[in-house]
Amino acid sequence: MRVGIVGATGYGGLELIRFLHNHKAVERIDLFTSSEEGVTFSSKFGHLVHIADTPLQKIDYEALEKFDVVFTSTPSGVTSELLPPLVGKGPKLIDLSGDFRLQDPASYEAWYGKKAAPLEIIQQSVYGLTEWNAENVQHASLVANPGCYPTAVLLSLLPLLKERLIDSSFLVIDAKSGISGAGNKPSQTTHFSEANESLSIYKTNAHQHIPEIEQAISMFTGVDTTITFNTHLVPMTRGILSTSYAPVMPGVTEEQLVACLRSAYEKHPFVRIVTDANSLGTNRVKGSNYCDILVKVDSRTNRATIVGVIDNLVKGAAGQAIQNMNVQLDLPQITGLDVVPFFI
Ligand SMILES: NC(=O)C1=CN([C@@H]2O[C@H](COP(=O)(O)OP(=O)(O)OC[C@H]3O[C@@H](n4cnc5c(N)ncnc54)[C@H](OP(=O)(O)O)[C@@H]3O)[C@@H](O)[C@H]2O)C=CC1
Ligand SMILES: CC(=O)N[C@@H](CCC(=O)OP(=O)(O)O)C(=O)O
Repeated sequence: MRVGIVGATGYGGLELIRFLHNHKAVERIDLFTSSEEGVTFSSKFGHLVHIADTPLQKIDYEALEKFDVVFTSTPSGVTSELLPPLVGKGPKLIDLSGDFRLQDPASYEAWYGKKAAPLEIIQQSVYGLTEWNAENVQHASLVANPGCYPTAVLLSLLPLLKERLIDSSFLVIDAKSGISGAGNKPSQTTHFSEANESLSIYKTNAHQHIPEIEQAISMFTGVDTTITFNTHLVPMTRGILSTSYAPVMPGVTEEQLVACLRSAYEKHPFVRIVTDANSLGTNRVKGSNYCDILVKVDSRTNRATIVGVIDNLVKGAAGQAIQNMNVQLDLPQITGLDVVPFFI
């Protein structure tokens, strides 16, 4: 099978290469660029000299049409224009950006501040939160891979909301990310000397993942709600940890919440329910496609603390994208993704 990667030089693209290289169904990977046509990939990324000694190619519709699968890992606002002519043309399209996640174009334009993709193409896209939408992903010609924060938040909350075990009307989500979440383009806030030894909040009450999380809660649980969601930058490279707080429904115990999560993810190899907080942390999932989840009830306040942990570049991006490709190809979801976390 031939795979094309647009945005191969970015962090998401590099992680796609790392996993697809070991994928048994992938025979060849072609790498595309908008800015460095002809440059030998390994001259930029020496650690891949043995596998990617090929020139970067110009993005070209006719070339992309011939692939079995095309991954796009580009900034928002790129694929809303690039992909529409390719939808339904042959390759399975898996987009890592936010361009096709929101079903309402006006919402995309409000939160991303960019022009939305055409409505008829948005309507054909399938939201690729694999554990919750595999049946639709299987037949999708365009998969909108979820955002990194929504992956951690949704996987940890959806089972509890679906079973009405927590109160959806008061959801407060406090999330933290490593700096690779911001991509490879340097900026003032991600500059080492400003981010190191500091913890900061950003996009306060205005993060573009708020409508994505609300939309998915409604889609998968039937609950319409608004959330308080805030994001923080942590001076580390990889990882997301989201901590959500919600009142527990009357009479519901911590054991019931744990049992609900275990039952929801019994058959899902990448979700692990953890009961000891000491076993939880971004280093426990680093480099892997796992999402670890912990739930505890504070009996004084009768509120639940629900934690989701992922590697933003793997389960939050490239890993989940390949998991979706596996579903589309009818392969076991772990194909090419069966790796142990780095830990240290
Ligand atoms: N980093 C993360 O943790 C996550 C990122 N995402 C999303 O995935 C996408 C990629 O993220 P990430 O890899 O971190 O971003 P990067 O900034 O690291 O990489 C983006 C790549 O896109 C390419 N690109 C830039 N402009 C254009 C353009 N106009 N047309 C085509 N290609 C372009 C660039 O390569 P070149 O110049 O060679 O074309 C660049 O290497 C983003 O939409 C991001 O929001 C989603 C989940 C998690
Ligand atoms: C640390 C950091 O800056 N993270 C990014 C993650 C963005 C992302 O992946 O968002 P879309 O795919 O929705 O564009 C952010 O918070 O905006």
